[in-house]
Amino acid sequence: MKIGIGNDHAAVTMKNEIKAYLEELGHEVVDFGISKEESCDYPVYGEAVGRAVVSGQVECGVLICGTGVGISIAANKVPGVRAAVCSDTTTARLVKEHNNANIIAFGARIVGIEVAKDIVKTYLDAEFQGGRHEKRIAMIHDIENKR
Ligand SMILES: O=C(CO)[C@H](O)[C@H](O)COP(=O)(O)O
Repeated sequence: MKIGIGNDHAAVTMKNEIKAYLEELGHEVVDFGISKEESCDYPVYGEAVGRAVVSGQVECGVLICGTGVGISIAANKVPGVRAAVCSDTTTARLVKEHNNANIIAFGARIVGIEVAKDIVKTYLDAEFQGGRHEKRIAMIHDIENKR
């Protein structure tokens, strides 16, 4: 798959490790994040990956900041994005199966690298279940159209 990755200064090391892991798994990774640990603003990177996913430049996204929360909130402001923060593999599986999340996020200050790798792998391996979940996702995107 072609995967977009983004991060702020809190997640440079984890981004590099996750990027290498994804490449080991055979994925192509487009890096929209920062490579230096100097302070920066996570909304920039959340938006960049969100737009890349929605435009089809990449098939899905991985976002990492200190908690995973701010960068996913930013991405979720891009219409069409469904970014989900995960700290465990059960959530990582369910956000694909039920929510068809197109971006997975986590916190470099919250989870360790092995858990982060498991989260990403679980998310990528899971499949959207469709069915009753289709309508609910359509309802979420209807909210965007009410703006
Ligand atoms: O987790 C984050 C957003 O949700 C950021 O990584 C965090 O807020 C950055 O904090 P600081 O500027 O103190 O390093």
